[in-house]
Amino acid sequence: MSESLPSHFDRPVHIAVIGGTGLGKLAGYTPVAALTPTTPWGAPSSPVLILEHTGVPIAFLARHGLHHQLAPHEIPARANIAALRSLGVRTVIAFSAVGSLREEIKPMDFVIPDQIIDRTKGIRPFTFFEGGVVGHVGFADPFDAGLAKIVAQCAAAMKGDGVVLHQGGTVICMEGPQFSTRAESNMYRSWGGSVINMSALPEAKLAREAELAYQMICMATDYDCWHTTEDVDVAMVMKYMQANGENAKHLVGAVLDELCKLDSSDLVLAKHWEGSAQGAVKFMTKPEGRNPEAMKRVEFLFPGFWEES
Ligand SMILES: CSC[C@H]1O[C@H](OP(=O)(O)O)[C@H](O)[C@@H]1O
Ligand SMILES: Nc1ncnc2[nH]cnc12
Repeated sequence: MSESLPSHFDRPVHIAVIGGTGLGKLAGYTPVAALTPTTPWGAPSSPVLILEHTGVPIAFLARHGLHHQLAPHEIPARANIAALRSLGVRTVIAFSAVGSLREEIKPMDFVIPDQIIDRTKGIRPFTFFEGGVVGHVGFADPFDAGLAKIVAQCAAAMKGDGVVLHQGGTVICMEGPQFSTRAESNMYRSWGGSVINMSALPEAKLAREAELAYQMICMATDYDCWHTTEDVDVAMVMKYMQANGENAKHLVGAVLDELCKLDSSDLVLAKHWEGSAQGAVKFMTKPEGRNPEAMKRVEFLFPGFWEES
């Protein structure tokens, strides 16, 4: 279907959804373009589908590729975030299937995390700022509180449809692709982890470097392997994603309804993040230490970046 769509779109797109396991598509929207942007970090995981909703364009990207062919460590997260930013995106709603590390977070419950613990192993490219341009962005609060509030309101309105939401919580982002050992799962619980996945990072870090408002919506699909019930496997994850996929899509849809109404607001345009990464980069590396290639890559994210320095 995407082959028959135009490969260009000439209006800026402010809102994007990154779909995860079991959320490879968003039904109920009008697809108006399928873009294949290129970036200094390569091509994104999938074509970027532009969907229209009440006249507002939304970008959709399948994190693991159109056919779920990319393992968590193979996801071109820099290309994904850079491609979205280059289209005008400033707000990203990211969906993730997660294991629950808490009794009260039951399979099919939703969680809006507000913290992350990084258990990736440093094998994934994780920054835009390297190779001759250094930058250190703040990451104390990895998600966006304003977006989290909107998700919470939408989920509360869907209580009657069986949507259970846990507001706040810590995502453990592990390397994978193998699931955790029981010792690791118990350790993450002792650290205060709420849920576990393999994809919050480096996505969230890169979104911050790109000055995007980023919020992950998690849906629990299992109790990992710490619980007395069955240990997680892929069949279990897919079973729960299928069982509650409609609610997941409705929740994301409700959030998009709200965000579309706010398409030109400071929240959706992420005005509160504007300048934060640029400030973190501009003064770190002295002009004589800057690599022109690295400078060009930063320029892709922030056109005009070097003009007045
Ligand atoms: C299929 S289970 C492990 C897989 O599921 C989650 O994917 P996503 O976050 O993209 O929904 C998890 O992070 C792993 O990549
Ligand atoms: N138990 C688990 N561990 C890591 N990622 C997951 N995604 C879904 N369930 C998971």
